[in-house]
Amino acid sequence: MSDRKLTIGEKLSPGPGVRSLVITGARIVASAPSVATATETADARVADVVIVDGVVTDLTASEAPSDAQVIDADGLILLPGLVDLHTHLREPGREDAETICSGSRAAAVGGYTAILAMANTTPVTDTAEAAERILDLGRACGLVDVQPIGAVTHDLAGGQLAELGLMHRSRARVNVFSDDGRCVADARVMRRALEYIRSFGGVVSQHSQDPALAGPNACCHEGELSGRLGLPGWPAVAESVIIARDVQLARHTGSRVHVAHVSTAEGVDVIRWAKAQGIAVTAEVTPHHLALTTERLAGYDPVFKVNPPLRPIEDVQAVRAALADGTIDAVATDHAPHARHDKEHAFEDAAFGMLGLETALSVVASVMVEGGPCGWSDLARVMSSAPAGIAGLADHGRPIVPGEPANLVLVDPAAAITVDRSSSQSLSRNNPWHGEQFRAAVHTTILRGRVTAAEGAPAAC
Ligand SMILES: NC(=O)N[C@@H](CC(=O)O)C(=O)O
Ligand SMILES: [Zn+2]
Ligand SMILES: [Zn+2]
Repeated sequence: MSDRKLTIGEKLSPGPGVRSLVITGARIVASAPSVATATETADARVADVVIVDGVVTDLTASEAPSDAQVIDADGLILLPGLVDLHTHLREPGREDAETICSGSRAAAVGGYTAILAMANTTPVTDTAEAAERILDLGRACGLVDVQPIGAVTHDLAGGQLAELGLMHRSRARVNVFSDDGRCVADARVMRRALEYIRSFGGVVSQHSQDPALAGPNACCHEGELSGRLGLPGWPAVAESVIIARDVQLARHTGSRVHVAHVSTAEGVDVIRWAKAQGIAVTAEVTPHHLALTTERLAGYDPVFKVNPPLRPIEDVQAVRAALADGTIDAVATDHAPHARHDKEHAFEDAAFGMLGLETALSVVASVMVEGGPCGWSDLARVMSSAPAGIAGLADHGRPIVPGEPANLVLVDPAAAITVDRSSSQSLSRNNPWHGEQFRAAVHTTILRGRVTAAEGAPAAC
C-alpha cells in the first residue's frame, strides 16, 4: 500500500489508472435492526476498508494493492451511502431552479449515493420514455444513482392511470410511483393503481392530504398560530384520513403503500396501528418535520412555507418517537428547490418547499443522535438501508463487508459547521437552515469506489 495521502484535488480527480482505494481507521457502522438502540459504540468497529474496481474487497489495509490511494479516516464514521426516497429535481421544465446535475452535486455533497427523483416535472414523468430520459441524464452526470419515480396518474391529474407497467418494464425499472405535490384523492384510482403494481412488487408513495379538507389556499398548520397570523389553515386530520384510507386499500389489495413526509401525531398513530395489523405500509419523515415547528412562521418568512406544513411541537415529538421505534421507516428530504422569483413573495403567494439534500445528515444527527434516542447505526438504517429496501435498490444500503458495492459515506461527528445558503450546490437558495450550526457533517461520499464529493466539494460530472 502506498503511504502517500491524497490531497483534496487528487480525491476529486483520481485519474484513469486508479482502480483501488483504501479508507484507513474509520469506525464502521452497520445498519441497526428496526428499533433505536443507541448502541453505536457496541456495534461499530474500527477497521480499514479496501475497495477495488468499485467493490469492497477487504477489511485490512495490508491486503490493499500497492498503488491504492488512501483516505485517512481517523476519527470518522463510515456508513453505507445515503438514499433519498424523495427528491425534487426540476429537470425537465424548470432548469432555472435545479437540474439533474446540480441536484446530483447537492446529493453527493450531502452524502447520498442514490436519490429518487419525483415525477412532478414539466412534462410529468408518466411514460417509459420520460423515465428513461431521467435515468440517462443521471447516469451522464454520474455523481449519484438517479432513480426516477413514475407518476401514478397521467399528468398528475388524478384520473387516468399513467403507464405504470411500461415504466416498470423500461430500462428505468420504475418501482416507486407518486403524484407527489398532489394526493391521489380518488379512492377508486388509488385502488386500481395498487392492484396494478402488486404484480411486480411496486409501491405508491402517497402525498397524504385530503384536498377537500385541506382547502385550496391552506399554507399553515391549522391551529392557534394560523388564527393569530391570519393564514388559511391546514388541519392534521387531512393527513390522517388519507393514511387511514390507504392502509385499508393496501390491506384490501395486498399491495404496498408508502406514506410520504408524514407530519402529524394522528398520522403516526394510524401507521402504528396498520403495522400492528401486518399491513404493508412504510413511511418517511423529513428532516424539517423532525426539527422545526410551526412557530417558525411567526415572521412570515416564505422559506418556511412547505407542504405539508411545519407542525406544533407535539407532532414533532411524535414523529421523532415514531422514527426511533420503527413506526416511521425512513428519513427523506423532500428537497424542493425553487427559483427566487417563485419563493420571494408574500407568504400566501410563495411556492411551497425547502432545500434538504446538503443538510439532511447534519440535521438528523443533531436531532436524533446527539442527545437523542438513536445511535449512528439507527441513522444508517433510516437514511440508507431502509429507504434502499423500500425502493428496491439492491446496490445501496448494504452492509460494509467484502463483496458489496462500495457505496459509502464518511461522516465527521465532530465537525462544527455553519450552514451558508450561498455555498450550496443547488441552483436554488430556499435553505431553511441558513446560519444554523451543526456538529456532525458529511466528509466524503463514495459511489462504486469513486469519490463523488469531499469536504463540501463535488467531483466533476
Ligand atoms: N414539498 C413541497 O412543499 N413542495 C413540493 C411538492 C410536495 O412535495 O408537496 C414541490 O414540488 O415543490
Ligand atoms: Zn409532497
Ligand atoms: Zn415532495
